[in-house]
Amino acid sequence: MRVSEGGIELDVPAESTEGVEAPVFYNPGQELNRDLTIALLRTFREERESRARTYLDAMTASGVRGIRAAADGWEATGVDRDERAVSLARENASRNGVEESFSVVREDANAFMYGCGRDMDSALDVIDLDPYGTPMPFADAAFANARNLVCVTATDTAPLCGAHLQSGIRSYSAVPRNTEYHAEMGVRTLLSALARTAARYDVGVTPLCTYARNHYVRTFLELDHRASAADSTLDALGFLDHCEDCLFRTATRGLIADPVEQCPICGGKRVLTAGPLWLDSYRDREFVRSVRDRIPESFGTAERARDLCETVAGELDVPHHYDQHRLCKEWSLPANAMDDFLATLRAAGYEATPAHYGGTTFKTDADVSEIRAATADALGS
Ligand SMILES: C[S@@+](CC[C@H](N)C(=O)[O-])C[C@H]1O[C@@H](n2cnc3c(N)ncnc32)[C@H](O)[C@@H]1O
Repeated sequence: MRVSEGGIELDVPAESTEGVEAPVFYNPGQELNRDLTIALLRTFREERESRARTYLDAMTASGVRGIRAAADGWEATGVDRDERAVSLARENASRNGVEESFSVVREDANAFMYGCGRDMDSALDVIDLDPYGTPMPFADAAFANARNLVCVTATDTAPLCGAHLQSGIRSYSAVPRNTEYHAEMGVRTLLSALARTAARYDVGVTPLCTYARNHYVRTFLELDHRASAADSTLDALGFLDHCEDCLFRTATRGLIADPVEQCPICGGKRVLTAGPLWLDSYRDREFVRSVRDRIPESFGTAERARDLCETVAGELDVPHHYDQHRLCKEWSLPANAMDDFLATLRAAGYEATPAHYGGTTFKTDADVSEIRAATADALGS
């Protein structure tokens, strides 16, 4: 079956659009992820590191990411351990006339990354990890061998957000907790684990852009190869305490947990502690706006991708969010329009912005009792 996206044409298995397992993976639903990646790579090279030229699509499948990167001026390599994927990726490279700038290798991704890392002539400026499920089995090799940027997709959202607790603990060496801000819990669990992995190689990370959508988390981490940068990165870690009774939550920096035993708002004892989590910002506001400005109209997801960038860039830097409907249910009050709800909070002197996790999600510097006091009249109590 022939598909086109981002100006390239690909042959992909027909099963890809039929919701059944295909011999080679291609998910049309990830086009937004790939559109954003191409715009972000462009922005990175133009604004952050003009010397960046090589891009490793470490799990290439149909070759779609590597081919799109090659068509956009990168010296790209696609790796896959599956023979059928390698053949298809090569055919797709020829179809798009990028065989010179996109080579495809059949190898285990970790073996390939360590092989390149030992050969300074073929250093990897950008490494993109897009495996099935957790990316953690590939994170060490990526941080040990990437020069400028590591891009990561994680699709194991149930372990990441604490819904599958033991699996989350095993994969991420952290304790995620199942809250109503589950996608953000996943974002902060993933970033924490990646930052701690990078630190083992004396590499500090700065998240340039991170978002959660459609059952996956995506992040782009700029690297700083200094032990002091790794130390500073670890300062971003800490713990979140969350009251299951009144939905109060609070964040504490540091690598040693000091769990809150009793909720300071309602006195409840059902307080969950999650961590270590990434508590700093998960994006560079101005960088994300630059990415938005580089999404061409021709990209299939241009409008959605720009909207996502706008919301992610505009979010308040608070390490959790609220869901207006969840709060209203808790308070047995009817929900009003989000714009009005946020305006009421702002009028009461708090900061409040929409969050990208869903139409009823928002971030604010007010705590849960302050949100209730500020909005109760407007909600009709
Ligand atoms: C989710 S797909 C990649 C999708 C692709 N990046 C895209 O955007 O369409 C995962 C791919 O990783 C490959 N893979 C899984 N484990 C691998 C490993 N250890 N080394 C190399 N490739 C691997 C699989 O064969 C599969 O083709």
